[in-house]
Amino acid sequence: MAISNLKLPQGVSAHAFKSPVLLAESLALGVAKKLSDAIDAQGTATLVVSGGRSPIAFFQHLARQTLDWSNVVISLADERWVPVEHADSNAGLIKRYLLQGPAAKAQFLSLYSASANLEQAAEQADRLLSELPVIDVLILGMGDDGHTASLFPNSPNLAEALQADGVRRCWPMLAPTVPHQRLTMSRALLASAKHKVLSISGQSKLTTLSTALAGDDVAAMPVRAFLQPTLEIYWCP
Ligand SMILES: O=C1O[C@H](COP(=O)(O)O)[C@@H](O)[C@H](O)[C@H]1O
Repeated sequence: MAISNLKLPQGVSAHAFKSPVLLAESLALGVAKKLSDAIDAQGTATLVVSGGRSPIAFFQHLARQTLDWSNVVISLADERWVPVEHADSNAGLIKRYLLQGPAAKAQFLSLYSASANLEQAAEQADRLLSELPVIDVLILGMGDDGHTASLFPNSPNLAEALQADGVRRCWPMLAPTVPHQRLTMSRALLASAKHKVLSISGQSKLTTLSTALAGDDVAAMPVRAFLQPTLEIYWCP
């Protein structure tokens, strides 16, 4: 299957690259330009990124871009409810690969807190996210089950987290296969981003995307909520 064979909704565009490095370079350049434009226009820029394994090269390339990093706010679309020192922490991933060199001057808003339980951690993150400026750039990933951020099919709270006009910014979620409780930005907050990118790699993700495009049950494949104008899809094998 090739991404050019997928029938994308009007207003959704796709960029295909021959390798993860080429994708990471191009995405980093594009994101840096949008952040720079936002700083020129409004003084600050806000970037929300995803975790997982695939964004590491993108973070490394983005950290090397010349930017007024002290005026950039960075947060996460989702987080595993583990301390930053844990190997599965998305905040830890960002600290190791993105907040390096000049990019360390960016302000990072972490979703994690050592609260008594996941629900209280989500409430705390929800309060913190009230300080998040309008999101200029959002980078989403996607799992093979069609989850994006930590909006997992069959998770408790999914229906509320997927409300298009919901006011709550952060929800507690459960991943079916990965042994960590999650915190996720809500669909409404994620969808409010000015520029949205879905960055995926591998043939299996293309198959998942193709399945998502063929149906409209958002709860079954939450990524469907974002397959709308003006999403840009970045893909490499
Ligand atoms: O668990 C997660 O998985 C998805 C996909 O990760 P990838 O490494 O396969 O690209 C990610 O978008 C999400 O933020 C993360 O928490």
